[in-house]
Amino acid sequence: MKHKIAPSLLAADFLNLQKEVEMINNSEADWLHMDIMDGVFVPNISFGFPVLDAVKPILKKPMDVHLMIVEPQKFVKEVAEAGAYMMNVHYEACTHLHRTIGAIKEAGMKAGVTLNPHTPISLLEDIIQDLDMVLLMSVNPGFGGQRFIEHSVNKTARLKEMIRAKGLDTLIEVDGGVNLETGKRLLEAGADVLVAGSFVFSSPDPIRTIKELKEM
Ligand SMILES: O=C(CO)[C@H](O)[C@H](O)COP(=O)(O)O
Repeated sequence: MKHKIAPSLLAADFLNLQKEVEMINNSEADWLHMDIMDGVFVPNISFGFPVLDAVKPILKKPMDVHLMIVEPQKFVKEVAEAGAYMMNVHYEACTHLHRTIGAIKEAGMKAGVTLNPHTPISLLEDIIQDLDMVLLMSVNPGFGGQRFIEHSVNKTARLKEMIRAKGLDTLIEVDGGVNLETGKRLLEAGADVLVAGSFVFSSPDPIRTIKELKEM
């Protein structure tokens, strides 16, 4: 399967959100990644459901929503109503992860679990069979434009091996510090979806940058 590229709206120009979403529509991006932060689970606040609702009618690509919030199970309905294709919750934020995954699927969405850089993949041993995707954070979540954590390449390869050994087809998405150099190594390690924020939106020609990420 050809890898997917999911530009992260966190790095977009919020004063020109419509223009940025139209750029995504006209690009080779596969998904639009949307980061919701609460200032509690992560030390930053981004945007909330009203922004997802505003983007929904103009976006022509699947919405990949990453909740960096405590108690994400409280917001399954809101994320589904915003039209999300994929809802990612943090392993570290869910006491009853199995129940939350069930609720996400019942609401008609694909279910993803996100791991912080320090969280071992071995903790997924008894839940991975229920997941559509695992999102590995390759920076500490909360901010765009951070330095890529090298260990993420090895972590991606080990997760790929776990998925293969179990005969599953779970996707691996990696998010944080992705550019052409780190992205290439992540793809070689087995990543299926790459999230890129500042590398796309700070580039002089985002459509071309997305194309370059697709053609890696
Ligand atoms: O989840 C995120 C931050 O928590 C962002 O999606 C991620 O950091 C992407 O930004 P960049 O590509 O600039 O590193």
